[in-house]
Amino acid sequence: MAQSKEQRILNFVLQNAVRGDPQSVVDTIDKYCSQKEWAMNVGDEKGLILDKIVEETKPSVLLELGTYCGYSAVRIARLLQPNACLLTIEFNPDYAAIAKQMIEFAGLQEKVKILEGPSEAIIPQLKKKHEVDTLDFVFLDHWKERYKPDTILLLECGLLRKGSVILADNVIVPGAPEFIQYIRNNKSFECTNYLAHVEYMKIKDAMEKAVFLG
Ligand SMILES: Cc1ncnc2c1ncn2[C@@H]1O[C@H](/C=C/CNC(=O)c2cc(-c3ccc(F)cc3)cc(O)c2O)[C@@H](O)[C@H]1O
Ligand SMILES: [Mg+2]
Repeated sequence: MAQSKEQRILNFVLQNAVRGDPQSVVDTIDKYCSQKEWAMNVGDEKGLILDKIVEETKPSVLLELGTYCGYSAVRIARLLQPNACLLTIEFNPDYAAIAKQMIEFAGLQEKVKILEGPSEAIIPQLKKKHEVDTLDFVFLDHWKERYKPDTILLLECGLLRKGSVILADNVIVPGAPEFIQYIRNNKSFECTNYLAHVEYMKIKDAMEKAVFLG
């Protein structure tokens, strides 16, 4: 059975990164995906914007939608306080298996929990099944047309509190126009746009931060 691109990325990390060193895992994925095979990780340029917003938010309970190979889960979790926890939702079992190994190699399995399944099914379970009260930080990086419905679902499930931060990747390319229209016209959110480029490319992209005002 031919190896998938995602398996090749994981193998490159297992062979070239330093076990237990999240920064080396992040740098090794960026090296592979900028020099050998492009992949839809948030990447180094947008990753620095993600880092800054996570550091200034100082979150304890975080949610990511769209784990993929685990690049942003490792990137986020490497910055978290000891008792902080990142829940990350992924519905593709092959990607979830790769991300699990990526996160374990980075030594971050105590801080990251992969929840397998579609976001619309898992979000309503977060309070009762995963003991979440409210979320301090949400990173949207899954199918772009799901950004708006899943944000509304988070609100309906009472998972956002005054000051909760939502950060969305790719609001220019591939784009999330319905989400942007919704969030920028919703007075309960204060939005900020961060211009950057598509990971490993020269094409313009941006991230949008939306702070819930309660
Ligand atoms: C409802 C539901 N529930 C659970 N998991 C879900 C889910 N919906 C999707 N997933 C999961 O999340 C990831 C999907 C990510 C989608 N991301 C992108 O499409 C993407 C594309 C580009 C891109 C840019 C320029 C190009 F020319 C081509 C592509 C860049 C990016 O940064 C992207 O994020 C993937 O792991 C998928 O299984
Ligand atoms: Mg993305």
